[in-house]
Amino acid sequence: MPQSAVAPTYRVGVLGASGYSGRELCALVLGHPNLTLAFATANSQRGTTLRVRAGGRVHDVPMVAPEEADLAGVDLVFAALPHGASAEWIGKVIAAGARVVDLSSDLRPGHGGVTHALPAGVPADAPYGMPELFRADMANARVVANPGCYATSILVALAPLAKSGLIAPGATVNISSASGVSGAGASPKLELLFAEITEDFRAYGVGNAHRHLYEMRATLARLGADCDLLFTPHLLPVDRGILSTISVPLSRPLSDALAPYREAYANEPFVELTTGLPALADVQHRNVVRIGAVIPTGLRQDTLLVFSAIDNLVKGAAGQAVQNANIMLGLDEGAGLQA
Ligand SMILES: NC(=O)C1=CN([C@@H]2O[C@H](COP(=O)(O)OP(=O)(O)OC[C@H]3O[C@@H](n4cnc5c(N)ncnc54)[C@H](OP(=O)(O)O)[C@@H]3O)[C@@H](O)[C@H]2O)C=CC1
Ligand SMILES: CC(=O)N[C@@H](CCC(=O)OP(=O)(O)O)C(=O)O
Repeated sequence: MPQSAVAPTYRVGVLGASGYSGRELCALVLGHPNLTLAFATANSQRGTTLRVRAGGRVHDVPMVAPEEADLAGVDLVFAALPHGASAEWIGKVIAAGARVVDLSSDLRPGHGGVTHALPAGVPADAPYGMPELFRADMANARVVANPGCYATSILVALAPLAKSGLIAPGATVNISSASGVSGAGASPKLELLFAEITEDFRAYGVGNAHRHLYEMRATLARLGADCDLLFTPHLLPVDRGILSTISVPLSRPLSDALAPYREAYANEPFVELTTGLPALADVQHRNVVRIGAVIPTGLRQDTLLVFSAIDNLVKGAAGQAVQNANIMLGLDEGAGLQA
C-alpha cells in the first residue's frame, strides 16, 4: 500500500523581522509549504505587529524582543540583524540547539573586513551560502553565512569564468553595480530620504571601499581566479533590485558570450540566461539571478561584458536564505520559492 505523503514541517524564527530582509523572510516563511513561523523579533519596534502579505492573504505577525524569542523551540533561525549585532545572537541560537542562516557579514569569508569577537560555538568559517557554487557544503552545517546582495549578483556572474580559467591572470575585472534603496536597510538615514534620492543617481563607496570586496575576492580565489576587482556601487532611486555590469578581460577569445553560462548553469533553477539584456523588472520579487553577456568590439584585449540582475531582498537576501534553509533541512531546494 502506498504510504501517505506527509510533508515535513519545521518551526523557524526570524530575528530582525521589522527590517527589510526580515519582512521578506516572514513573507516567504508564511507562504512555505514546510515551514511555520514560530517567532519574529524586532528591536526598537518590539511589541508592535508586522503586516505581511503571503499565500493570498494578509497576516498580522506579533514582533517580540529577541530576549523573549523561544530559541529552543525552533529547528532553524534566520538572523536578519545588523553586522556586529548578529554574532551574539547566533551564539545564543546555537547554544539553544537550533541551526542558523545568518544574513549579516559577520561570518562571511573575510567578515566584511571587520573581525567581531565570536561567541563560543560560532564557527569563523561557516559555509558560504551560495547554493549554485557551494551547495555540498551546507547540508550538515549548523550555521550558514548568507552572501551579500552585490556579491550574489557579481559572483554568480563571474564563477563560470573563474572556474574555467577564462579570466585573464593578473587582470582587473571592472564592476559597476546599481542598487535600489532597500539595500541600505530600513533604519532612518537623512541621505536616503525620498527628497534626497529621487531623480538622482550617484556612486558611493568608491575606490574599492565596499565590504563585499572581501567575500568576492575570497570566493574568486577559491574558484581559481587570479585577478583584481574594481567595484563601484551606485544608489538607484528604486525600491529593490541590483544590476551589475561587469567587464572581464579574457585569457582566450570566446565565440559565444553565453557558452560558459549554459554549461555551468544548465541545471540551476534559480539562474536565468537571456540572449538580451537583463533588467530589474525581470527579477523583482523573484529568487533568480538573470544573466546576459556580449562580446564587445573594437578592443585590443579579448573581453566579455556581463550583465547580472537580482532582487537584493530575494536572491540577494531572504530568498537565498530560504534556499539555503531548504538545503540544510533536506527539503526541496525550491520549496516556497516558486510563487
Ligand atoms: N537590505 C538588503 O538588501 C540586504 C541586507 N542584508 C543583511 O541583512 C541584515 C539585515 O538587513 P536589513 O534588513 O537591510 O536591515 P534593517 O536595518 O532593515 O533591519 C534590521 C533589523 O534588526 C533589528 N535590530 C537592529 N539592531 C538590533 C540589535 N542590536 N539587536 C537586535 N535586533 C536589532 C531591527 O529592529 P528594529 O527595526 O525594530 O529596531 C530590524 O528588525 C544585515 O546584516 C544586512 O547587511 C543582506 C543582503 C541584502
Ligand atoms: C544600497 C546599499 O546601501 N546597499 C548596501 C548593501 C546591502 C547588502 O546586502 O550588504 P550586506 O548584507 O553586506 O549589508 C551597502 O552598500 O552597504
